[in-house]
Amino acid sequence: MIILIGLPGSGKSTVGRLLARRLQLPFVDSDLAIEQRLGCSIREFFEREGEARFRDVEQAVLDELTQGPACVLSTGGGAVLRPANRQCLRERGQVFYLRSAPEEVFRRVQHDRSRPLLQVADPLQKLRELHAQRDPLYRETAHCVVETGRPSVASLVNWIAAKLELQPAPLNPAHASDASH
Ligand SMILES: Nc1ncnc2c1ncn2[C@@H]1O[C@H](COP(=O)(O)OP(=O)(O)O)[C@@H](O)[C@H]1O
Ligand SMILES: O=C(O)C1=C[C@@H](OP(=O)(O)O)[C@@H](O)[C@H](O)C1
Repeated sequence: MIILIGLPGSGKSTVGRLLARRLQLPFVDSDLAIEQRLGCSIREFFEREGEARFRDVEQAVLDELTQGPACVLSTGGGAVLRPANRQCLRERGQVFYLRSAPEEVFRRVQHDRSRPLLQVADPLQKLRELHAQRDPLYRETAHCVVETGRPSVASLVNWIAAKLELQPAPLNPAHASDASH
């Protein structure tokens, strides 16, 4: 199981879809699986039921998906918030953290209205806060940190595929290694 984590807009679904095609594995987007379970959009559910209820559903879905058939799994940006999720992702998959500066992510998602946490007066400030809070959690969960600043999506896919070819077994479980391009 290949698992991608990172801030909203870090490229988890875009890179994940192409990586899955390259590796001839199914692609699974946990946000879509959650929406299927909810029967409505994540944004609607957030507004109606609040974040804590969303996190309960997210935890249950991640627990199931990570025990399912091998795939490339793209997670939601907040998947690392709960310790139980961090443990389950790290133990059950090879986890890549797509690291992006908040400013880059902001450029990519500023017109996207589907991300509930970013529908605030100052989304860039919100992304900076999310990055400060979550970067240590992403690093703790990941086996490998991938810098996504300059490279194209295609070169990120090539790079991850090459890394997996070199280390097909679980990547060094003790320490996340940094990769810079
Ligand atoms: N490395 C990259 N370079 C440039 N644009 C990117 C890159 N990765 C993702 N994008 C763009 O950023 C936007 C958000 O990517 P997405 O895959 O939806 O992120 P996530 O799944 O992590 O929320 C998309 O429009 C995507 O095409
Ligand atoms: O960062 C977050 O807490 C969230 C990110 C979203 O996923 P993306 O990272 O795919 O936007 C989605 O799971 C939900 O809106 C919460």
